[in-house]
Amino acid sequence: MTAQILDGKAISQEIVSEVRAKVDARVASGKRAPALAVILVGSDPASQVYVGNKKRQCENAGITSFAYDLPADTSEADVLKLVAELNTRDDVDGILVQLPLPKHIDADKVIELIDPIKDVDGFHPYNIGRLVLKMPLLRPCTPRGVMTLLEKTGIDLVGKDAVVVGASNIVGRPQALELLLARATVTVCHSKTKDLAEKVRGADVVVAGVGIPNFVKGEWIKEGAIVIDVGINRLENGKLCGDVEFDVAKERASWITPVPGGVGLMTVATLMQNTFDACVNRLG
Ligand SMILES: Nc1nc(=O)c2c([nH]1)NC[C@@H]1CN(c3ccc(C(=O)N[C@@H](CCC(=O)O)C(=O)O)cc3)C=[N+]21
Ligand SMILES: [Mg+2]
Repeated sequence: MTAQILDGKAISQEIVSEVRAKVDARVASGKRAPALAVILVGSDPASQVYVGNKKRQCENAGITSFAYDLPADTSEADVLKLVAELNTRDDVDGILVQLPLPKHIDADKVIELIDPIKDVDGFHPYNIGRLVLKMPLLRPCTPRGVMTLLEKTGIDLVGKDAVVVGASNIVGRPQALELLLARATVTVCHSKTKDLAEKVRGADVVVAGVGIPNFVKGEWIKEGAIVIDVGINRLENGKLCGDVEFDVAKERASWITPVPGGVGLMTVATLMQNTFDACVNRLG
């Protein structure tokens, strides 16, 4: 079987257009547009690309963006002070602190200071707790984006065996919770998992988010499985590749996400949805 492509480019554009229509209706009714504050500390090249994509999609969605580009040696205290100020500002609906932060800043401390109602990344323990308890408020963008990609493509997850490879706070764990919410049967694998190949071989749905190029071998993929690749790895030749051995996997899967053009674009589109939702949650 040769897989069909899960088209993150087309579906992310559709999502941003839907947000745009809602923003336009909101503004037409006399309310202000949603507003997102994006904090970037330092000049990591990958972070600059991602933040650039976020600002561009804000423009497409009609969302106001406030950029805080801070030098790499900004103190933790100054970042905390900025977050505290943005928490109190009525003209800011969403606060995003781009990760990774420089080592001298405790990211958990920064995330925990963000007002949960403005936590458009969905990383605050309050929002993760809501997701655990099946009553999500703001949901982490990458896992929510994966669910949207599947929904919009018409793929039903009820009763499917899903294997998540990677157990990070921003991808694997919340992805497992999202899949469980969609009533899949979920296995979360990590660096100490025994017989990873066997676990993946049994999966109807595989989500890979480990950050190692070609970590999931194509021959592990069950015939007809759905393969979601969250990895974005830059090779020495400058090309991007995912965590899944795409060329082999695509000959076995029924559906597969490309890198680039897959989940990464959905992450940014979902941030627009979350910012709109945060605005409505705060102001109606
Ligand atoms: N607080 C925080 N929230 C995040 O959501 C967050 C973060 N920190 N740190 C890093 C990861 C990664 N991430 C991506 C965003 C856009 C693309 C994206 O646009 N990808 C394009 C290509 C990008 C390129 O050309 O490099 C694609 O896959 O087609 C990918 C990955 C957001 N993240
Ligand atoms: Mg991608």
